[in-house]
Amino acid sequence: MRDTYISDSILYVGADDKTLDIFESQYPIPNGVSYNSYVIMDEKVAVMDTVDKRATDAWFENLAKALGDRKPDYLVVSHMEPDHAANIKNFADRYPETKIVGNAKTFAMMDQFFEMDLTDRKVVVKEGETLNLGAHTLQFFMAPMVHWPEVMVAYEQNEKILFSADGFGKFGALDAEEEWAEEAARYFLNIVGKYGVQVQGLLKKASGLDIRMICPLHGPILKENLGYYIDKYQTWSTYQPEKHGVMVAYASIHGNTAQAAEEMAEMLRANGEEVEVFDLSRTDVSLAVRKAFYYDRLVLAAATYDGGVFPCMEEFLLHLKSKNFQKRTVGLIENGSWAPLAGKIMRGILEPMKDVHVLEQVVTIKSAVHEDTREAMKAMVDALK
Ligand SMILES: Cc1cc2nc3c(=O)[nH]c(=O)nc-3n(C[C@H](O)[C@H](O)[C@H](O)COP(=O)(O)O)c2cc1C
Repeated sequence: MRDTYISDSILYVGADDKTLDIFESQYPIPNGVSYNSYVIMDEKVAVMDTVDKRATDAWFENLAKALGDRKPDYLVVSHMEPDHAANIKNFADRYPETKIVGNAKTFAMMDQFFEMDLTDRKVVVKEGETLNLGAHTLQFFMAPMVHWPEVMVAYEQNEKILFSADGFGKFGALDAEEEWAEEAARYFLNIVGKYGVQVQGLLKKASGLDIRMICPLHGPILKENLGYYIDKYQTWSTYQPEKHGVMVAYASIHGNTAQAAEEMAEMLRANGEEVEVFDLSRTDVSLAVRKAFYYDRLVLAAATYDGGVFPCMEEFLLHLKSKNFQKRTVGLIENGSWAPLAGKIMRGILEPMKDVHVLEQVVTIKSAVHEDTREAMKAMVDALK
């Protein structure tokens, strides 16, 4: 449901994008994405971030409507990622009186993206500093490497609103009828997930503020139950599982490894486990990553391929590695018709990960599932308990 009302003096001017297929050239977004931007109307007028170049016209139109006969005094730049910063130069050209607010790192990066002369137009802010707009005052908190080096969030002291940059963002246009947590998790774990420690630092700063509303740069404005969202961020940024259960993920060429994975899932279910099975050839890797973080245990089943592991499994594991995957138990099933190697290769990628416990026993299939395979899988079900 689209609900963009914030208050009479803080207005939403962002735009939905429902035609982009993959966000950041990587993540499918079946329900689109929103590029959020806000205007604070006071004695001084502040615009909070621009939008992606795909939404330039809609944004300028929304902005003009919100401003009426006023002109913006400030553009606050939370970070320089192009899905929010693409229009800084367009904005600066259109409103030549406006000052641009950022930190020292923001401006260093701005020079890399744009050729423009901001002499006398820069307002450089530091940790904890404020910008008074009249009744409203913005206070800035640095959030380095959440997930770019120059990221900062802004807390509006009067209405107690946190402008959280990409924090608390979600895939999906604003009218997408879907649960917040799933698409917010897929967004967070894939885009920000590597930087759990830095997110923890930001959450610590936020815990000292009385926050009534969160205005992120993607997805819905969060107005109620803020503890729920903050708890989710606490869980995700500390890499804690959300569910006692098993993700079974397989990479199979001709179906025998898939059969083993399905039988393994049935055995686990018969043992009272909650299980979800994913065919990695047909599951987007960003969803697979999200699910791997959701459960506390994984069973990975893969065919050997050209002396290696079937590519979709390797891709999945390398994604997990780059997202700082940790604190899970993993059982391995390998398949190969002459020299099964998939288990060794999967173990080699998984074992260096922090607190990832790979079961010593490996279920080895030589082409097709037989009784001995089932016996070995039964033993693995016990070991996974
Ligand atoms: C292109 C290709 C390359 C393969 N490379 C290997 C290999 O290096 N070592 C091996 O033991 N088996 C190899 N295999 C055989 C498969 O791993 C084996 O048949 C396995 O049972 C396939 O499981 P699946 O039915 O789940 O696809 C290869 C199969 C194909 C099609």
